[in-house]
Amino acid sequence: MALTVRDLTVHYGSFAAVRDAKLDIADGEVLALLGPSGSGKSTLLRAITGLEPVSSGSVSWDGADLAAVPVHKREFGLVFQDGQLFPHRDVAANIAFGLRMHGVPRERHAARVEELLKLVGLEGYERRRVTELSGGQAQRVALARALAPEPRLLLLDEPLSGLDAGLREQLAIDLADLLRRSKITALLVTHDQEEAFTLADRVAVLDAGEIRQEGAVRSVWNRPVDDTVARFLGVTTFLDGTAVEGVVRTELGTVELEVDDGPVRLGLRPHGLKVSAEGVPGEVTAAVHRREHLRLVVRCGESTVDAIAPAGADFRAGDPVRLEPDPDGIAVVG
Ligand SMILES: Nc1ncnc2c1ncn2[C@@H]1O[C@H](COP(=O)(O)OP(=O)(O)OP(=O)(O)O)[C@@H](O)[C@H]1O
Repeated sequence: MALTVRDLTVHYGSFAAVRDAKLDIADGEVLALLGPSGSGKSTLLRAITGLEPVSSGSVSWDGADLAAVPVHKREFGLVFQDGQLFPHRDVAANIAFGLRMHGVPRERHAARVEELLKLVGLEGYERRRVTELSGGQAQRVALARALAPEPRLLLLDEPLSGLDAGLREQLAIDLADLLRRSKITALLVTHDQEEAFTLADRVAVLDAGEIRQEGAVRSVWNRPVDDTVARFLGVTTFLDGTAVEGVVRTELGTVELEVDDGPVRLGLRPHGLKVSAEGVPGEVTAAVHRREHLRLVVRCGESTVDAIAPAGADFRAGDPVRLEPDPDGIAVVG
């Protein structure tokens, strides 16, 4: 295991911002720390870098305890939300800064800077002033600077959250590609599920200072351990049902899922219920147009549920509607 975190607790005064955290990151793996605002993600990342003193527990690399190793000797690269570039230096000087700090001879700087700019898609930007870069370009430079000394672990704290939505999506895809190509071991902090799922192999979900669940991206997405984690992962409706030979019966219809026979708790994301002529009847209470579909709130008997209809559909409050479960939007909780 490359990075191992055990029983890590961090206090601010008497308040435990992180409690008994346990994490493992294998060589070449990307782990996302996912959690709501204030859940302790940045604190845990800072404790791993050595920037935040720990109250108890350990951080090790390849089995060697890092407690006595200062921040700049951990060979970790850091990228923060706002990049924190040096404004009075050009792009090349910003990237070369990391090389100087690690004693790379000056004559090798230009070639390495060129190689890194190519890697982050900014060829030819060497002499550009960093104050003349867009937000996305500045984050690419920050990434190149962090990668310059070939860190053994790259730590990214909300690297895309300062960018607007479209750019953010594109940069997430580019970054995922870059991380895979360079086979770097990385820890990413984000509160954005999409970003975690685009970038990471595994996720750890943090809530109120505790890691609630950790595992492969898909398994956490499909099998959240409890309602809190499920809600954080986009589940809006919970539905209890009974499974018999892979078919789950609920009051909103039946759905095929790979589960053991017996009682089962389903967590439905909005697209877990869709409009269908054969479905369970209900009444639309609200309809909101989204880019790819029409989002509905529907009263079905005693429950109010979220559902979706195709983008071209025309539903208004008061309209009758029929809904059917869609396994793609359904998680098994617990
Ligand atoms: N320097 C500090 N002194 C006291 N309390 C702090 C300090 N830094 C963070 N906290 C508190 O510790 C908790 C965890 O904060 P942290 O920044 O780690 O959360 P986060 O999950 O990264 O949140 P966000 O997504 O909003 O950045 C919060 O309740 C926060 O108010």
